[in-house]
Amino acid sequence: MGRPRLLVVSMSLPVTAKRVGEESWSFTMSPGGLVSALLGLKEFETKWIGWPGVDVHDAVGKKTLSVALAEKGCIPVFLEEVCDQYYNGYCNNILWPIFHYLGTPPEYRNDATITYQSQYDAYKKANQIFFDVVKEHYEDGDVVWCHDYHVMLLPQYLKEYNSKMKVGWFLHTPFPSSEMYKTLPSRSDLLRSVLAADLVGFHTYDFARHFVNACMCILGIEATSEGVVDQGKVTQVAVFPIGIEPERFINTSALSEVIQYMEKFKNDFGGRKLILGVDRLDTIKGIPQKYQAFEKFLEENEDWRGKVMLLQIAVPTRNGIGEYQKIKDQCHGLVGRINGRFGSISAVPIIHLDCSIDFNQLCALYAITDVLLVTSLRDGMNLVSSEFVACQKAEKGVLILSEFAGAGQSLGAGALLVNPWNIKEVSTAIGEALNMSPEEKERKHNINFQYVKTHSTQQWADDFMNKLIEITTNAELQAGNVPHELPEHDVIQQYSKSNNRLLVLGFYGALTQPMKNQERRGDGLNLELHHQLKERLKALCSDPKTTVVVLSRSEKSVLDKNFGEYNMWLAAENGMFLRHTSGEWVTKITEHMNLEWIDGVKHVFKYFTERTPGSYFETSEASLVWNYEHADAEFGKAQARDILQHLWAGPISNASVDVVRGGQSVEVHAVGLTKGSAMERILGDIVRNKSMTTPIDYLLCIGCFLGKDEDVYTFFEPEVTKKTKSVPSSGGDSPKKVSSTIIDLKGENYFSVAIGQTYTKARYFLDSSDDVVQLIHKLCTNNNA
Ligand SMILES: O=P(O)(O)OC[C@H]1O[C@H](O[C@H]2O[C@H](CO)[C@@H](O)[C@H](O)[C@H]2O)[C@H](O)[C@@H](O)[C@@H]1O
Ligand SMILES: O=c1ccn([C@@H]2O[C@H](COP(=O)(O)OP(=O)(O)O)[C@@H](O)[C@H]2O)c(=O)[nH]1
Repeated sequence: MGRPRLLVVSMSLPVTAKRVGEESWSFTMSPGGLVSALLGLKEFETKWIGWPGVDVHDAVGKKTLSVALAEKGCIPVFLEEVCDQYYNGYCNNILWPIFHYLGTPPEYRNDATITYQSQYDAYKKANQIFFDVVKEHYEDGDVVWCHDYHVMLLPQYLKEYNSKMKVGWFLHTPFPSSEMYKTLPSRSDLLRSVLAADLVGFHTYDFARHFVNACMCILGIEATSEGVVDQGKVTQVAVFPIGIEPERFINTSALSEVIQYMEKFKNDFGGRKLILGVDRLDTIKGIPQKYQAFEKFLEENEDWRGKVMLLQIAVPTRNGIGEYQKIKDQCHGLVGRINGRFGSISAVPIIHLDCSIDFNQLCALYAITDVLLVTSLRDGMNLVSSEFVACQKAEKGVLILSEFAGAGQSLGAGALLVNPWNIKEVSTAIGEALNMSPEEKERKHNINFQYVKTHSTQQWADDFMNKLIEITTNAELQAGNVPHELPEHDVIQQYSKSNNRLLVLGFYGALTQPMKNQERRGDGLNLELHHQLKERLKALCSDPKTTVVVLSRSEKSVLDKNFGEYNMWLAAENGMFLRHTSGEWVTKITEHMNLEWIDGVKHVFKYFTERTPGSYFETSEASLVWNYEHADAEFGKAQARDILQHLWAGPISNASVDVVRGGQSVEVHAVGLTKGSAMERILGDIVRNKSMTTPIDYLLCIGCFLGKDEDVYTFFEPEVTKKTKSVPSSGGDSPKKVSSTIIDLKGENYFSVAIGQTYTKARYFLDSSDDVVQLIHKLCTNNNA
């Protein structure tokens, strides 16, 4: 199968257009890492959809520009009157500062003419315009890859239009901690829209974790190992650290023109050591902090004065925003002061250039640089550091890298990591870098060079695209598996025909009073058997051909109370304890299962229960659950978030546990405590105890289970059971092979049923426990008829 066509959608096109005549246009490359990165996408047939960097109001202009861009594989999005409020306003003055931990700029608090709402409206409108363009160019099978915070509403618009579209969203900036993100007024809309995508990607695990946390805290939805589940829809969240196109830099820095530049620059700099900075002149790049650190270094290292210089390429960006004007003035002021203090007639210590530079010159500078100084206060990745590493020549330079850049995680091992806010620390790092031995420089460089060479943009794009295609293909397969209405007739007929039936029943939601009628007991869920079930269950369990197991998260006493009188198996705490109602409880907790974390977790749950009216927690021997379904929803969510933070920081930081964030609950349990894994543990006991001589030839599994527990449905899938099943022997941990004849399911005699869920691994669904009651009734009566 060929690769799908790729529609890349980003705010800016890789080229910025300039009108040079009624019908003619010139183009320059747009600045910034996103453009550099995506230019490396060579393996895909790609169309790039974005803003051409210029407002065009006339039809002739739009047409001629579209034609000129088409030759470059680009499709323009004309934003016209919304552009300023959208790009300068909402994107770069609200989202950008919040995503980079700068918070909302003060003008939103002080100036009544700047309104958040009008800028958000422009953001919505602009996303709608992007959507219209994608819609116009989309062909079946295309992958739509949305980039960055400018198009957070686009995934939802696309999926609402065509749910089959393969949609990915990647964020090039940091995603902040939920504490910062939640200050954003439109926080929920944006999250929900992004979750419409099939795959959401970030540069680092921190950003991905923050995003998942924000979804849990703000939307109150469940996180699983795969990603985030919202109303049954799974959005995968994954980490894809971006790279550069190393060959482009390596090859360019070997060009004779570049070598000439290198000689020229060295000559110009008069033998002084070169510290280089290459950044857009952005508030987040920490350029003033860089200057202050360099000033401190010169202050404290008299010997180095006149022997070292700092060249800062400050690429102009976002000139329409006040904060960017201010930072420019601030930098100019600092440079003036420092040059005044430490300059001489022949040389100044800092050269600050408000311009972008030609690519060959950039590579030449990277190649002769002694120290690259990156002091970003926050940065999604920072490609400049990788580019520097790729261009380094004979005398290896040293990378000083902010720990707040995503690159810190990838290149930290070969860099001097610094906190850019700590001027003294950066100044010391400058000294360390300048005095570093050639061997140490070489060692550090080799580590980073190896990384940069093997983690290319192409690799990054391949990884993202492969994952997206895998997810969407699986989703298509899964789509054929959406649960059907239970074929009651078949369920009953197969039941009558069979000789050795196993019924695995959940308790909560499946055998309890229907949830809508449930009365609050104050201290927890009303785990009370459905009133109409009692007689029917008795009849069901008394049939010698039928084995009934209630497999529940509930503790032993709850199952004893509700089911003690029936002839059945009880598997409490998700199979940690098992008993036939005629016998004693047997523990399935193995000796090596460490449960020392329980008390600490209980302590945290108790604390929050006392402070969250309406919440409660349940403790059992290998799991605890804190539930806030009867508490104030917003407050409950906030408390759940705090609980998680406390737990991770303390009682479970080193424990072998799974944490499950349910819709309105937080559950902590020993690793592997799912209903599917429980079946592994208990099936052998049940089979042996009953001395079954004929294989189980009918299986009905009904539950209202958490996502993680749905593995019990797949456990019994006939495809699986065709093979020999491994069932633990009664006494120990070592699996004993049990003949495949123990379970003989062919497909028509296996029914997995989810209650009230249409996104499930079960084959069928029923609406409520009332339906379960009816079904059990029919099974008994038809069987006896
Ligand atoms: O187009 P501008 O508004 O001038 O901004 C330029 C780009 O800046 C941001 O780049 C980010 O992407 C880089 C590559 O992933 C990453 O290394 C860097 O840390 C980020 O800041 C922004 O996210 C892009 O949308 C802009 O185009
Ligand atoms: O005059 C210049 C100097 C540099 N760059 C490029 O701008 C990008 C900056 O990317 P980075 O990830 O470091 O930060 P961003 O600007 O995207 O926040 C790098 O690829 C640089 O090569 C540029 O476009 N023009």
